[in-house]
Amino acid sequence: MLELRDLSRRFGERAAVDSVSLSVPQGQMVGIIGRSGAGKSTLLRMVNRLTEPSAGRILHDGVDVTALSGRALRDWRTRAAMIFQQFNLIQRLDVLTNVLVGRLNHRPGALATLNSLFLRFSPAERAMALEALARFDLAEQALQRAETLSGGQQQRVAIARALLQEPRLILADEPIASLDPRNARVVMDALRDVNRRDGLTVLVNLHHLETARRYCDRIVAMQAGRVVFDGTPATLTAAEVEAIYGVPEEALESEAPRAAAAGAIA
Ligand SMILES: Nc1ncnc2c1ncn2[C@@H]1O[C@H](COP(=O)(O)OP(=O)(O)OP(=O)(O)O)[C@@H](O)[C@H]1O
Repeated sequence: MLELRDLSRRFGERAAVDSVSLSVPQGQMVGIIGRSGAGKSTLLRMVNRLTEPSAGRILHDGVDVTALSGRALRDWRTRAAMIFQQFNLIQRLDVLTNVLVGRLNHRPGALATLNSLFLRFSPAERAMALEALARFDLAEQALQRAETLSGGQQQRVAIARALLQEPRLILADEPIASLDPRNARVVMDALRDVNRRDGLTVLVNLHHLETARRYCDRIVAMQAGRVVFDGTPATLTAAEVEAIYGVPEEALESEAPRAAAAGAIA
């Protein structure tokens, strides 16, 4: 169980996230929706502690995540794997090595540093990475440079890398915002698959309401940092949608997501 209790983050005078409380049972797929600037990314990044909360608490299976530091915080970040809009692959490295990067946090202290410097991995780790790639139909691309793949393929590599962290949660921040509709579907299918088959909790920020409806067990809508709707897709009525976005649903499709070129850590 992931619990957010009165979680807030201020940037100067502005409350990006304002006293959010949520309980997410293990294995739930939650779509977080809302207009640009509503606080979705800030909320997700706080769960991973990439952004520090200004107030409130995050608990996971009773552990106070907000109090973690050092090795314990690194372990938490391994268990709560992030997926980003821009995939964040190392473009000049091959796909297999990119996936293996997900293992680096599993090594103790000095070994981790040494092995990461030389990117050395055991046969068992390589087998695990190949299996993850095969699962997403990417075995044939294992030895290609990441930069040669399409956006949809790169995002599936990022999901495979996340799986090698052996996480309990996947935090996906606009994972399909840079993809065309077909690739978006393939990536959402992959997220749904790790949610269903591996029992991972998935929190996913989505611009596209229909995608949230189709894939998620639960939809949480944010507005000006606060949760204004929390329920199943079936209970998200037209009136709720209009209140969340300020326009009727039919007008939403023209609200294009941020223009995004597929970039990465080069
Ligand atoms: N590092 C920061 N410094 C200052 N303000 C920030 C920072 N990060 C976010 N904000 C502000 O906090 C608010 C919430 O931003 P956030 O990115 O969480 O929203 P969002 O719902 O994810 O939006 P989008 O869909 O555009 O990504 C916005 O007003 C934003 O400008």
